[in-house]
Amino acid sequence: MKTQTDVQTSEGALVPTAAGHAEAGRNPGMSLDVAMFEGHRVNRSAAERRCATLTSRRSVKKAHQAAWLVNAVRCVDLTTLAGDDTGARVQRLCAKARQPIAPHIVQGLGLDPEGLRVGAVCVYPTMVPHAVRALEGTGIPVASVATGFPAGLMPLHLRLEEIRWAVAQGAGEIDIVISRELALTHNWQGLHDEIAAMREACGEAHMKAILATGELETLNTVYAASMVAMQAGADFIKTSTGKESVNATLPVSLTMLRALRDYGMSTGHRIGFKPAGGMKQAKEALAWQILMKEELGRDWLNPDLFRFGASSMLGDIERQLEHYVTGRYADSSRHALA
Ligand SMILES: O=C[C@H](O)COP(=O)(O)O
Repeated sequence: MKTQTDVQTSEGALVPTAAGHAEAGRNPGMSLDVAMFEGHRVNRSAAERRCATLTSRRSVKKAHQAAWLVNAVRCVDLTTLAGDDTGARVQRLCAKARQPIAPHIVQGLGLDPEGLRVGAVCVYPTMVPHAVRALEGTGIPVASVATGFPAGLMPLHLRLEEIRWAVAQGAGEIDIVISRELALTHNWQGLHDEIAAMREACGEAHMKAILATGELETLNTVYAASMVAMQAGADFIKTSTGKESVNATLPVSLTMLRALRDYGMSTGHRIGFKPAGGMKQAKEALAWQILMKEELGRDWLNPDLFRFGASSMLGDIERQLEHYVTGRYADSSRHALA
C-alpha cells in the first residue's frame, strides 16, 4: 500500500498572497475589515449540490483508501467532553491516542506502529492535567475547550481566565467558542474584540475558534463569522462543539473553507480547519478529506492545518483498516473505544 506520507506530499503553495507567494508562520490577525465579508453571498443550493456529489465523483479505493484513512487518524483530535469524564477515562483515551490503531493492523499496512499518533487529545480544562501526564514524552498536544464551552455564556473576564488556567495546566491548544449572539446580531466589532482578547489569553497555545455553525442560521453568517475569527487571529476555525443539534456538515464546511481560502488570498496566512461533532464513520473521514483536497489542495491534509474533532470515529476507521489488512470485519465492539 501507499504510506502515510503519500497523502501529505506537497503540491506546492496553495494559498498564494496577492504578491504570489505563501508565507509561513502563525496568523497574527488584523483589525476588523468588514469589506472582506459584507456583501458576500453564499448560494446554499449550489453548496449543497457540490457536496452531494463529492464522494460519487471521486471514489477512493483499496490501498488509496487505506492511506487516506491512516492520514485521518493522524488528524483526529481524539475527544472526550462529557459531564462524567474522569481521570481514568482520560488516561484510557490517551493510551488510545498513543496507539490509535492496533499494532497488527499497522504492521499489516507496512507502517511503523510507533510512528502513528493522533493529532491531539481534546478534553475539558479540569481534565488537562490528567492528559498532560498521560501523554508526557509523546509529543501529542493536549487541547482544551474553554470560554464556557459549549454555550460560552459567561462573563468575558471569566472566559479569558479559563483560557489562561487551561494553558497554565499544560494545554497547547485551546478550542474557544464564539458568542453566537454577537454573530447573530452582526456585531462584528464586538465579536472581533472578544476573539482577539481570547487569542491574547492563549499566548503560545494555538487557538481554534468554534463557530457553532448549527446556531448561526445562515451560510452568509457562517462566512462572515469565519472571516471575523481569522481577522481576530484564529489559528483554526472549527465548525461545532458537538453539542448543537446540527454539527459538522459538508455545505457549512465548504463555506468555511471558501472563507479560509479568501482570507489566505488576501493575507498570505494559512488557517487550519476542524470539522467536529457527530462524525462517526470512516466514510465521513474520506468525504472531508476529499473536500479539503479539492478546495485547498494536499497541503491541507496534515495535522498542522486539518483536524477532525471526534469522540467516536476512530473505531470505524480501525475497523475498515483491519478489513483492508485481513479481508475480514471484526465485531465493532472490538473497536469500541473512540
Ligand atoms: O470537538 C469535538 C466534538 O465535541 C466531538 O463531538 P462528537 O462527540 O459528536 O464526536
